[in-house]
Amino acid sequence: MKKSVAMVAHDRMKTELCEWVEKNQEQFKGRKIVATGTTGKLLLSYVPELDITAVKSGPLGGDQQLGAMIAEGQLDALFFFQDPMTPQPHDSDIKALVRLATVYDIPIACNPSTANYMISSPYFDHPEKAPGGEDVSEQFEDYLHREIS
Ligand SMILES: O=C(CO)COP(=O)(O)O
Repeated sequence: MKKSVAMVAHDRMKTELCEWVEKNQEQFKGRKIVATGTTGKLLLSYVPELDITAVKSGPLGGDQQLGAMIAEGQLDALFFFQDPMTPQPHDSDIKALVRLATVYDIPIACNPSTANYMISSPYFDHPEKAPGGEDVSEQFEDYLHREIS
């Protein structure tokens, strides 16, 4: 069962992400891709036949839009090609996005080699068969029922 994925790239990684998606486009056919604004627009110029929706640009709220979609169970994987050498003005938004992907136990690829592992996995086409990924709210029972004094 193919589902939806999020794609984001920092400026110095955008070309690398676009070339990677172009090279691996077969893996993304029939899948909905939701990307931050600038990444999404550039991706569309490389692979116009893919189903790509661009939300707002990352620093203008796009990372948070993707985070909200993850919290609502609308995205199954996050491909976020990061530039580790350049400070980002919206660092808190980036951390929030990666944190929510962690909370909701969706796979995250922050670099191309992890992205290659992810799309090579049999679970990429069948996330429902992957271990984990259940309703994570059970994991947070203690938190949800904590005592507030
Ligand atoms: O900054 C980003 C993610 O943190 C990416 O946003 P853009 O795709 O709009 O450049």
